[in-house]
Amino acid sequence: MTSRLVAGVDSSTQSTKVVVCDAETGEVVRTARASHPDGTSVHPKRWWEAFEEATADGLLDGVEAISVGGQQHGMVTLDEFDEVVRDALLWNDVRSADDAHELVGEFGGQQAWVDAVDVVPVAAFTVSKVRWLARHEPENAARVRTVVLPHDWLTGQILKTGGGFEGWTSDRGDASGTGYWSPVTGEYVEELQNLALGRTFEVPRVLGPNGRAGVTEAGMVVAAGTGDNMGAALGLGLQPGDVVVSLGTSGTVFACHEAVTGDTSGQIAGFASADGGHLPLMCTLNAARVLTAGASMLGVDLDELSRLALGAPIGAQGLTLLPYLDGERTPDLPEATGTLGGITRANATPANLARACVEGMLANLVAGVEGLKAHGIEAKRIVLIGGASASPAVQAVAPILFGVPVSIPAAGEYVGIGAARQAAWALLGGDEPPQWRVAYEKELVASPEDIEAGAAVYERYRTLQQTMHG
Ligand SMILES: Nc1ncnc2c1ncn2[C@@H]1O[C@H](COP(=O)(O)OP(=O)(O)O)[C@@H](O)[C@H]1O
Ligand SMILES: O=C(CO)[C@@H](O)[C@H](O)COP(=O)(O)O
Repeated sequence: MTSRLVAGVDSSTQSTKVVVCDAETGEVVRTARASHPDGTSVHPKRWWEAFEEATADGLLDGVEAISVGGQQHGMVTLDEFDEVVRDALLWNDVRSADDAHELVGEFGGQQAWVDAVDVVPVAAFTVSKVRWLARHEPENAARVRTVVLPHDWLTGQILKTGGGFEGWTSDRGDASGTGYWSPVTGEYVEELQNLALGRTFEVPRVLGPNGRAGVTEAGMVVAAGTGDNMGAALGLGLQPGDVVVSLGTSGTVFACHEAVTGDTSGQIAGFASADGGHLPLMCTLNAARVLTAGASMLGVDLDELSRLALGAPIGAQGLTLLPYLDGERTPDLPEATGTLGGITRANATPANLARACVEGMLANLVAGVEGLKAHGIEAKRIVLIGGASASPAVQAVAPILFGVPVSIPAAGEYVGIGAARQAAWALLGGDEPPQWRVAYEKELVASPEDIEAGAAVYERYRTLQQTMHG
């Protein structure tokens, strides 16, 4: 019997990846990728070009359904003809930091935001970017009819190109990252849209977890799609007690949860998941690129950085990196820069610097796991994904710093796989997505002594953070 094929797209910060899977089993049949330009603002057509490049040469032949997982929060502004008004501002663009702070105050503070949408906006969120546009580019703002997210725009583009476009759509997961959609009521909060732009604007229709955005003229079902982290959660088939740490351009820490978290500190964003539940999440601006920056400082490649880091002891002989190289989102320090603390003549070695990069990047995310635990979310094991999870040094340090077993799934693009699973759900129907098996490649466990030493590393990181940023 020939298998039915579905495709999942991961349009993330640095690249587009497409996976084609067997709809019943999830077995990956083919994959492709294409790069995005660097920068924190980009014209959406660059994502479309990357999608076309990745799907050239018949990658989608025989595919019956497709779904797009995309980088969260990016503001795509459209005029009355659905033309893009200006380059999209991406999640990692911090120019809207002051706008976020103003919005928090104007709406009555953190508690009021959490009550309305279960997030406290920072620069990353769409709502803050819309306010920035209103303040800084009033002519562009006046032309805006609709605001959509990267995955919404790509989903619409697939349908506009293939025939079958019936209006802009989104899903619960990605909509919850706008800052003007409530995961509690399942509705947009018009008051917050008004507050951001000074008037209301059109927003995509939010589809249910197995909803269809449309069907192309060739008969391909286009599923709702979702945010990239929500896609990964769907691709990994998480169990209670699993906390995901993703090391891509962003560092994220998240878990599936049944209820809203209501975190007024702003550390844990109360996002929705792609399957109808919730996905409390902490996000940092600095993850895989901390290692690239470290490698470039040392004049080595990523493999050598890893080898060097593995040659240094736990704690890098007292060298501590606060890795706020691109500013930081959590904690909310958009203007921050990195700090290398505790440097002495004795510890100033390439190996210690490499180790401090790995430890600093991971310590920043340990804070997220602690934040989830404070909301009653268990962390029995860490599921480590994203580009930098391939680094042997990261794999060695992670169980030491997180202090619980770390599982590495078999090499794969889990955002794309999750999107493909959502496509299969939209194709096959049913109350639940099809059961796909996830193969785990490694279970990494540290000794109690190493975990104790790791806790001391985290404490030193916290002390340096307090010293530098209060
Ligand atoms: N072996 C490795 N060691 C360290 N970093 C790596 C390794 N392989 C890939 N990366 C990094 O992973 C990042 C890409 O990860 P990815 O999860 O695809 O990011 P994104 O989804 O944000 O586009 C790049 O910054 C790349 O340098
Ligand atoms: O803003 C967030 C999460 O809230 C980021 O996680 C983006 O969704 C980008 O993801 P990557 O490109 O790093 O995967």
